[in-house]
Amino acid sequence: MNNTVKIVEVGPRDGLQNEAQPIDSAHKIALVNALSDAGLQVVEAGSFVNPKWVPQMAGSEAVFEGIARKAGVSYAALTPNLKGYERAIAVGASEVAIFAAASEAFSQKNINCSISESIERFAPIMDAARAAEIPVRGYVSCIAGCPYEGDIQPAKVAEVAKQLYDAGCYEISLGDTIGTGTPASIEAVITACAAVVPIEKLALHAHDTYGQALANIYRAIQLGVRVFDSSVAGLGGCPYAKGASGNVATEDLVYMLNGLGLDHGVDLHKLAQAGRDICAVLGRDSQSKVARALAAKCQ
Ligand SMILES: CC(C)(COP(=O)([O-])OP(=O)([O-])OC[C@H]1O[C@@H](n2cnc3c(N)ncnc32)[C@H](O)[C@@H]1OP(=O)([O-])[O-])[C@@H](O)C(=O)NCCC(=O)NCCSC(=O)C[C@@](C)(O)CC(=O)[O-]
Repeated sequence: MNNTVKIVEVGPRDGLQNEAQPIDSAHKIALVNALSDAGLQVVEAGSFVNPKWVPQMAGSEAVFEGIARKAGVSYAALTPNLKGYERAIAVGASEVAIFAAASEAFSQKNINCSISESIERFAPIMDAARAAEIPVRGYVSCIAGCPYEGDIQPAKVAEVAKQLYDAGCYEISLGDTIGTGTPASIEAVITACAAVVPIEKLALHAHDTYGQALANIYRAIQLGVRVFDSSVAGLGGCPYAKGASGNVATEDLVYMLNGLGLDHGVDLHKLAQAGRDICAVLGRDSQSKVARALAAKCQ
């Protein structure tokens, strides 16, 4: 059994993209730095989408230019098209992520095109990234339900996951965008995807809207998945999925992995401090139960 888990910290992107209030780049930079200091090896630091669609990510250039880069840490960026890719590479993104969906309606709302058009739109990114040796990660949204279409078949998720993998993505992150998945439905999705993409190339991106994220991750671990996306303090949501809450909190994920004896390289106390700091900036409570329990112990 592989005892090492890779955590992809998405708080500075997936977490902050949905905040109503403006957030200074300095606070975003401090967050990314605190997360890498806590031992996170992959930090999704921003997104190079149309700023009219997601204003909160408009300052991603300044974030990438301002961070103190740590050796061995990959600073990732979300890129919907070649323009976004070029913006990301110009400021030194270590890797990029393209994002498709298993739902036609969500694809239209999120990136203004059909699923098949999105795969075509990603081709120039894949070509440019291949030439520049930039790793590309692929997301599939709505793996366990869509806010517009409802149920999504695992076979549809697997079809899109395979298209992204065949296009050259080194890892496919399966996004339970609205958090409706349960261990049984997530198992069905992972089983379908693992039939067409090697399981070690699959990641789970679990939103915790229905309180199922840790249970779903635990089931995924049992099935052999070793890559999980999470967001410090459980920040976030998705601007195109009304009511979606944040990802599983990184603090809660780390605590569970500690209990399972799985290696991840993250210092829980430094991580919890990073979460407290960004929550103070945002003027909100942490969504992490572990962070709240640790804070209560210190009072
Ligand atoms: C994909 C587009 C760009 C298509 O948007 P569009 O309007 O169809 O694009 P377009 O190519 O027709 O261009 C329209 C204008 O946008 C500009 N433009 C075009 N591209 C860029 C760019 N990269 N950077 C800056 N500007 C850009 C372009 O230059 C032009 O400017 P104008 O001529 O009007 O002045 C748009 O729909 C978009 O930006 N969508 C992003 C939505 C988004 O960020 N959603 C949240 C992230 S996904 C997510 O959270 C889910 C995930 C990944 O976490 C997993 C999960 O939980 O499921």
